[in-house]
Amino acid sequence: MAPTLNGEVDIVIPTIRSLNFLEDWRPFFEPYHLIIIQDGDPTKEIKVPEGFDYELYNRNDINRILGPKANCISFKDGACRCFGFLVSKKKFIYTIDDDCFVAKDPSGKEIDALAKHLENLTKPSTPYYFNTLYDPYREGADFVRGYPFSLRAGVPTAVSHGLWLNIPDYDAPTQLVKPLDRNTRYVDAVLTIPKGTLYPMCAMNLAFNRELIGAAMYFGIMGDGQPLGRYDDMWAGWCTKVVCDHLGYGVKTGLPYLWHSKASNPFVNLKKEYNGLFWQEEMIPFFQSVILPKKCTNAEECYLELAKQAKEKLGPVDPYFNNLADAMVTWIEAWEEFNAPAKVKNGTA
Ligand SMILES: O=c1ccn([C@@H]2O[C@H](COP(=O)(O)OP(=O)(O)O[C@H]3OC[C@H](O)[C@H](O)[C@H]3O)[C@@H](O)[C@H]2O)c(=O)[nH]1
Ligand SMILES: [Mn+2]
Repeated sequence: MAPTLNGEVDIVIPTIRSLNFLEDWRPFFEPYHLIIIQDGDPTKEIKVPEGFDYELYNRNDINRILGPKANCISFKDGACRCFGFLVSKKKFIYTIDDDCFVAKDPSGKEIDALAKHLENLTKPSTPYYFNTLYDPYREGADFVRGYPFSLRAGVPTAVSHGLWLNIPDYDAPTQLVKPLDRNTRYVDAVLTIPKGTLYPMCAMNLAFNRELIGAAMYFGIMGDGQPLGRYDDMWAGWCTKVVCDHLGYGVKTGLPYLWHSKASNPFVNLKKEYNGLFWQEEMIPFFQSVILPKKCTNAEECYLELAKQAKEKLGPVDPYFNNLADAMVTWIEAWEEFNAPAKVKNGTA
């Protein structure tokens, strides 16, 4: 299928392993630009398969480019991927893990996950009233009887959350008790997550409209030197959903699927996510209670307000949240540095 929107998309890949998985995606990814974030030892050489158009950043690059602000980008955690969101100039971002491969649909056809995400992002969402026939904008479907016409235009879609066949995205305790679980169920549906409902966003197969919600898609300070890991995407998912609800944007989940091949070590994962397993019982009620003021009219303003409230409400849970809230502010400072409209000087931009 001819690539669409390929001038408006960056594919962001965090890697601490290898990029050989790109061979599997070549038919779908080759027309697009890749932003590769090399985590871990910057002296290690990561080979990018021939023929891909890419930029690659290691930790030395991040430190050089951001200076003191680099402390808001995680080290030794997939959360480092958000540096790619920061430096991109494109409208759409697709982020994928290096152990994810092309899946097949029930008919045996290879799934072009990126194309489906772009379709999700360029069609409206319906967060205010649930359509029981799922995605009403899909070929062969529509709004069902009783669906108000005043709501059928829908709202702009900011996030498209894809799923995974084979290794499911379980937390460590679940992975430990159910090591043989494999997701074999292909559900042929895309759902808008209703306004006011949070969800556990996984970054393995995720796309978003960077112009609408990029400033809130920050993956926090996780991994090396931090008391938390593997909650990078969860934090970003809760923040972006609250911001989307406030700004009137939609979040979709479901198709497309990809094939997740590698189960990370559950014991290592348990160490990383241990605090998150009980802090989430505080974090989620916090996000459920967040009210953003009307004066917040874009993702940056919403995000700074969220940082303020997170410090007030979650700081007492653990000092980590004070540091996280500060890092959220640093992220916005970096975001504005990279994304502020060109300063107009004596009449010229
Ligand atoms: O220190 C690290 C560890 C990993 N990466 C890169 O991040 C991607 C995810 O790594 P992995 O496949 O080992 O994680 P999973 O246990 O499968 O699940 C995660 O998937 C991503 C989510 O954001 C969340 O962290 C988990 O659900 C992969 O590309 C690694 O190379 C890294 O850069 N640094
Ligand atoms: Mn994985």
